[in-house]
Formats: sequence, structure tokens, C-alpha cells
Amino acid sequence: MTKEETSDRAWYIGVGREDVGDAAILIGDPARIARIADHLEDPVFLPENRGLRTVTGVRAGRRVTATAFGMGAPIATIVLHELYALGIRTFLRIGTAMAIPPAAVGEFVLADGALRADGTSDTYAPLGYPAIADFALNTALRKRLGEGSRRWHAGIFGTYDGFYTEMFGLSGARREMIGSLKKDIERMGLIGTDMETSALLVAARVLGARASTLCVATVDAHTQEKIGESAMAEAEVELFEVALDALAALPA
Ligand SMILES: O=P(O)(O)O[C@H]1O[C@H](CO)[C@@H](O)[C@H]1O
Ligand SMILES: O=c1cc[nH]c(=O)[nH]1
Repeated sequence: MTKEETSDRAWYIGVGREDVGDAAILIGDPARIARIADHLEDPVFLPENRGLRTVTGVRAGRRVTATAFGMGAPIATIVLHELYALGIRTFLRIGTAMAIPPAAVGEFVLADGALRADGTSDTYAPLGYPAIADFALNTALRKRLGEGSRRWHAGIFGTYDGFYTEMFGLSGARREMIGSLKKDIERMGLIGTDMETSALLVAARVLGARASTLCVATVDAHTQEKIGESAMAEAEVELFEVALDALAALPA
């Protein structure tokens, strides 16, 4: 797709131009759609297609659409691309990432950019093209994060395609290999890893839209310990609030 391409109805998300707002929240887990809807006025749940769940509602006067893509860069960029074609120009991915020290489990990690170890972003621009978050969106996020009490870090994410090959080692030699990769990531000063950010940042830039990622760090890179359920539920509520307030504060 080029900047001029548009459509009135999205093939995979299954929604039309009139169904969406002017900013989008991209979520991985479909279960989070019903929960973020509680933070919107007049939420309208759109018919689910291929497991892609969407809700549109209003936050402080701004019409916002949240769509769940599942996991991984290929489907996340399909969702961004379709929403772009329907007219949306602002995208914020919210979800979870692995914590790279000094970022710790339970803290927020905000992507200013991302190391492109995914394959999908290459289909938008060659590897020399940087994956950079939108400055205005990140300024609004920084302001809102500064008003809260949860610790947060801003910096570079690493985005990988292989969950059990590059991110989370189950056992044995594979786990050791992934452990060395983590040490290297830490040496480079990355703050978190996920499976979508670099692809979304590159796709949005190339298309002419703004994008960023804000996550809760939920897994410790070295011990692979996960956040507890109640701590995650609490962090998720704050994540929704920060994300929606920052989007509402942005000029259209
Ligand atoms: O942000 P959520 O949906 O939690 O997604 C994160 O968890 C999944 C598995 O690692 C990946 O999709 C990753 O980015
Ligand atoms: O380990 C993790 C946790 C969340 N998201 C990821 O991509 N990896």
C-alpha cells in the first residue's frame, strides 16, 4: 500500500470506515478488548472476524478504536494497515514486554524506537530504515506517565519473531543460547523485548502515520519469572488509563 491507498471496508478486521475513530489502540490479547471498553464512553463492540476483536468508544471527546491482533508482527501490521486504510493516522500498541534491566517486572516501558529483528518490517522498508516512535505521541505519553506513581523507562525495544527461539527458553541448550542473546541485548541498553513494535513503527512511518508502544514489563529477562495475576490486573488498568489519556491529549 502507498499513502494514497484507501478502503471503505477492512477485509480481515471486518469493519467499515464509519465504525472506527481517528486514533487506534492495538492490543494483543483479545480478552483485553472488553476490559479497555470499561474505560471508554459509549463503547460499541464490532462483529469479531477471524478472532480479531474491535471496540470503538469515546475518551474525553476523542473517538478511539481498539483492535486485538493476537500475537506477532505479521498480523499486527495487517491490523494497522487496515485501520490506516480506513483513515486512522495515530496508533498506540499497548500490552506486555520482557523487562531488560534496569527495567523491572511491573514497570512501564515506552518505546522511543526498536531494534528490527522482525521479518515483517523489511517488507515496508530496508533494514537501514530506523524504527522510531512518533515524537508528539511519546511526549504526551511521557507527560501522562510522569503524573502517575508507577516507575517507567523510555528507550529502545528489541522486536523478535521467535518467541521460544529468541525470547523465552524452555530448557537446555536453547535456554542458554537465549540467555546469551539477553546479555547482548542488555549490553546494548535495550529496555524491553516484544514481537510487534519495530514492525508497527516502520509500517506507520512509511505509510505516513504516527505510532508508538507502551507496555507493562511482565517477564524478567534473566530469570524468566512472570508477573503475578493481581499485579498484572492492577498494571493493566493503569496502562489503559495512561494510553487513553495520552491519545485524548493529542491534537487531531
Ligand atoms: O502485548 P501482548 O499482547 O501481551 O503481547 C506480547 O506477548 C506475546 C508473546 O510474547 C507477544 O505478542 C508480545 O508482544
Ligand atoms: O517475554 C515476553 C513477555 C511479553 N512479551 C514478549 O514478547 N515477551
